[in-house]
Formats: sequence, structure tokens, C-alpha cells
Amino acid sequence: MSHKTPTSARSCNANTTMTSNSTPSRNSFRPPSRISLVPKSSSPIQPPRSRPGSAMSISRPCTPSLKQQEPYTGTISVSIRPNPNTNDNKNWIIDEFDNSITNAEDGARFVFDNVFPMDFQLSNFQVYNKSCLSIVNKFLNEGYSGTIFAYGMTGSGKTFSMKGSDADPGFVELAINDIFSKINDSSTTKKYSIEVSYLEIYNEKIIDLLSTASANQDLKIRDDSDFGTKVIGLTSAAITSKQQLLQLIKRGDTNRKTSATDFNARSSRSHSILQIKLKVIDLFSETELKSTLSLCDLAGLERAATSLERRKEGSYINKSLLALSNVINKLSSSALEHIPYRDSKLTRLLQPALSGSSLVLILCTIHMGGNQQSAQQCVAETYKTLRFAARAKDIVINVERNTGRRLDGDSARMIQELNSIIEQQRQEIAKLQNSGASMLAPSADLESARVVQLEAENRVLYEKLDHFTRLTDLQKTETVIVKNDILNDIITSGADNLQVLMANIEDFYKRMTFESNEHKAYISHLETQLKMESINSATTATIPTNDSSELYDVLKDQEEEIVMLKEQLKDKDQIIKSLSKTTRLRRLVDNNAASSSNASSTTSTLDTDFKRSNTTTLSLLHLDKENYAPDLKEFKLSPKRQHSSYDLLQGL
Ligand SMILES: Nc1ncnc2c1ncn2[C@@H]1O[C@H](COP(=O)(O)OP(=O)(O)OP(=O)(O)O)[C@@H](O)[C@H]1O
Repeated sequence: MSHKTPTSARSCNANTTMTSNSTPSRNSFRPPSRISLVPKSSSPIQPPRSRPGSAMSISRPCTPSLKQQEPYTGTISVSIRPNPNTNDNKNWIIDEFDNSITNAEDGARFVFDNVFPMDFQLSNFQVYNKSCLSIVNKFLNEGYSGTIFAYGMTGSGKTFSMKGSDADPGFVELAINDIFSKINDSSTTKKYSIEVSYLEIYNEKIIDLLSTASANQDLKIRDDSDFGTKVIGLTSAAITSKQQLLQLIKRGDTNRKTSATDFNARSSRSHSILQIKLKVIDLFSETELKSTLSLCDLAGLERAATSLERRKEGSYINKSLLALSNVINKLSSSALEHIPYRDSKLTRLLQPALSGSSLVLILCTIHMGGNQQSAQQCVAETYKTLRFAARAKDIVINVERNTGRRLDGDSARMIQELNSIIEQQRQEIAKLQNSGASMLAPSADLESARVVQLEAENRVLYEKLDHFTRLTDLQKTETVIVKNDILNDIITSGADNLQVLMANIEDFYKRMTFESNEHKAYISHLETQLKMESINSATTATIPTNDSSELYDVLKDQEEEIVMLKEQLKDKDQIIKSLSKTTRLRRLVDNNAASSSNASSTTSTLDTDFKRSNTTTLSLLHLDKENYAPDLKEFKLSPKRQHSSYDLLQGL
């Protein structure tokens, strides 16, 4: 059976097809495939045909696309990847060095940008690097939109290449890795933002794979001035991290329709399109660049399935793939005829990409063989795919590049403001980092110093209070003892001990006066301290902390103590007052002593005088006791005083 096709006559010359305005990178936009039949000596060489959106003025009206763009003229990039799962690979000969695949039977030879070997060791990463990376780089760095899609028979390896596995990630994940390694490069002055949408076309219905709404949506497509076409109501998720995007895609994949078919245990029953919209703002040049990367995993061309439902799905899949094939045919044809983009949702959505708004890579996956029964069918299917690939390779596209729109006044102003805020914050952070410890320490030190100071003051005040309490107690005790002693002396002693009695009273008087002065000095010191503390607390703290509230308590106690001390002072004053009266007694005693020495000649006189003296002393004492009485009543006013020493004197 011969598979000669008319496309062989339309092969292009490699040297004439690359008319790019920018230098194409290695492996990208290679010369279009040369489909030749070995028996034919050569194919006529034709110039590349202009397609929609091309630089030729007579081209068809192109899909509305990004403004201010530079054209990039080239062809669609096509790569062939065979599925190595086969037990018969005698039908096709692959030459990976000249990127050709030749039919072993009839010698038909196809040349593409990449023809990969049938090799289990060939990883997705290797295929991606050779076929997709240049488009992803142009998308990331030069503002080009890119479309990568996998096309081929069911079970030929489209999903294997696009999605991959954990061990061998596919093009989607590899592209995302590249995108995020670019975005996360902190040395750049560019600000990136990403939005993602993910849809499937199932039985000619557009379903939003990221939507949480109930199933069976059928979203509508509209023309769009920015992106050519737009799906109305499609979720567009803002992405901030690679993990978030991968999670989102994973969630979308679980919504995607896959089923076991006669030919693939997990066959994609729909076409899926993942769109990554990138916006790059250059903070330096204040320009904005928008581009879109579309990654499509198409459902495979179907053979008739046994299941009714699979047959129905298959017919929709085949119908849309046929529409795609027609569009590719017409785009590759020299005739300027109508391109039936609207024949299917798939072609309508791919319209902007195929008509020049996007660089395009098609990965065609093929079966190399089959079992005895299906070998012929398999070869026919591979022929079909290769013819599709060859036609696609013939399409010359004039891709428009977004050169970066200058931001409008408001946006530029906002960016300037944001830049200056960032600069300010950078400086603040640097300042904080440089003097971090020394900046923070002073206030902390100040606070802790204040606490230490308050604690020390507290301690001092407590000690003073304690000391004072002890002192007061001691004084009270001493006073009582001394007074008791005095009283005892007075009561029990006779005239012989009068000198000792008076000496004791004088001693006591002196000590009282000294202590009283000491108390007065201490009270005035405490009052000054109190004033200082109240001034300090008014200026340092409005809300008392635990420490300061303790301090207030101490101060309050001290105030009370001062009141008490003042009362005690009154006591002491009274003591002093009463003791001063004893000086009169002393004078009398002294006078008595003098007169008794003068009249020592007669015992009777002496006895009489002594008796008189004693009587006088006792009467004076009696008088003094009376003198105390009105003063002593005052001390009962002190509520805190439990046993005033003067209570004892009341008994005098
Ligand atoms: N290059 C490859 N190396 C190893 N195994 C592969 C390769 N390509 C495909 N396969 C295997 O072949 C089977 C079918 O592959 P896959 O599901 O990717 O096909 P498909 O083209 O997506 O099919 P469908 O159109 O039905 O969804 C899978 O088990 C996959 O692991």
C-alpha cells in the first residue's frame, strides 16, 4: 500500500523559511519538514507561504492581538516522539541526527525539527529541553506568547509527555519550574504576576477545570482584543507560588474526563488547555509586558470503540481533530481561502495561536508498530499523524511580540510610590539589621534599669520600714521598762535613792530628746522621699505595673507610719514636757539637800526637815501626777497606739 501524498510536492527549502527578525535559538523554528518519497529524486522548492498575521499585506485579516508588537516570521516547530511500547518496530526508520523518519516499506521520508529515538531511556526532560525550552524562554524573556500541544493517536504518549509522572515530570511541570526559577530570581528589577486558567473541551463543551461550581458547564468563546479569544466566565486564578500552581493543576486534573478505552487504560476523553498568563512590569523602564503560554494535551484520534459512550466521545474527539487538521491544511495551502476556525471549539480556541499571535510547537506522538493484526492499521495511523505534522510544519507564521507597553501615568506613579516605599523599608531594615541589638537594647535596658531601680528602692524602703518598726517596738519596750524602772524607783525608793532616781530621770530625758530629734529628721527625710516618688510616678507611668503598685503600697504604709511617728513624737514631747517638770523636782531636791546639810546639828530638825522634804517631794509628785492628767487624754486619739507608755503614767 502506498502512502504517497500531495504534500510531498509542497516541501520547502530550509534556507528560505527562516526570516526571523530575532535570532532563533538552537532547536527552535528549524526549517520546515521535507516530506520526500525516496523514489522521487527531489521535490520542487517553493517559497514559504504567507499565513494570517504575516507581514504580507494580502494576508487574511488576522485575529486581533497585542498592540505594539514586533513580528517574528518562522514556521511552526514540530517534533516527533515515538512510543517505545511496541513489539514491532520494523515499519519506520528513525535518524535522530538528521531528524528524519522514513517508512521502511515505501521509503517516504519526513524531516522535522526533532525526531526522537524510540527509547525508554529518553526522558521528558530531554525532549522538553530540545523542543520546548526555546519557546518557554521566549515567553519568559522576550514577551512572546507560546502554544505547545501534543497531537497523536490514542495511546501514543501525549499525556505521558505533557503531564509525565513523579519520576519523570512532563512539559507542564518542567515549564512551570522554568517560569518560577525566573520569577524567583531576586536580582531582577522586574515584577512578575501570573494568572492561570485550565479548561477541557469534552463532547464540544467547554468546562472550567478550576471551577468549584457543579459540572456540565458549557462556557462560551468571545473575541478579545488582548488575547484574540476569551472564554467567558473561565476561572483565572492569581498564582503566587509554584506549589500553589501545581496543586491547582492537580485539582483540575482530577476533574478531567479520563476513561479506560480499548486502546488506553487511562485515555483522555477531552482536550485540555492550561493557560499561564504572565505580566512582567519592569520597574526600571516602567513598561509592562504581557504574554501567554498555552499547554494543550489533546485527546487522541480514535478507532471505533466497542462501548457506546466511548464511541460518542470518540466521534466528538475525531470531529474536533478533523477540524484542526482542516485548519492546518488550509493554513499550509497557498490558496487564500477561508479558514474554518469556528468548526470546533478546539480550533476556535487555538485560532489566535495558529494565526500568528503565538509561537507554536506541536509534539506529535506516534506508534511505531503493533501486533500482527493491527500492524497495517498502526502504520496507516502513523502516516496520518506524520502528514498532519508535515502540513503543520509548512505553516509560516508571523508571530507578533509584545514589546512592552509603557505604563500609563497612574500606574507609573503607583510604581514610583511603591518603589520609594520599598526603598524606605529597605533602608529601615538595613538600619535595624545594622544596629539591631543596640537599637532595641536601650529601651529594654531603660525599662529593666527602671525596674531594678524600683526594686532597689523597694528594698530600701522595706528595710527602712522594718528597721523603723523594730526601733519603735524597742523604744516602746524600753520606754515601758524604763518607765517601769522609774516608777518602781519612785515608788520603792526612799529619800536615800533620790539622787539615783533623779539621774535616771535625766538620762531618760536626754535619750528621749535625742530619739525625738532623730525621729523628726527621719520623718522629714521620708516626706521628701515621698514627694520625689510621687513626682517620678506621675512622669514615668500612668498605669502602675506590679512593681510600682507594690511601691505605692509601701509608700502608703510609710505615710501611715509617718502619721504614727508624729503621734509618737507627740508622746515623746509629752514625756519631755513631763520630764522637764522633774527638773523642778531636782532643784527642790538639791535645795533640800543643801538646807539639810546646813541644819545637820539637830537630829529632830533634820528628821522634821526630812519628813517635810519627803512630804514636799511626794506632794510635788502628786502635783505632777495631776499635771499629767489633762495631757495624757490627748494620746487616746491615736488609733494605732496600743500601749502608750503614758498609760502607765496615768496610774501615778
Ligand atoms: N515515551 C514513552 N515511554 C514509555 N512509555 C510511554 C511513552 N509514551 C507513552 N507511554 C505509555 O503508553 C501508554 C499510553 O500513553 P498516554 O496515556 O500518554 O497516551 P495518550 O496519547 O495520552 O492517549 P489518549 O489519547 O488515549 O489519552 C501509557 O501507559 C504510557 O505510560
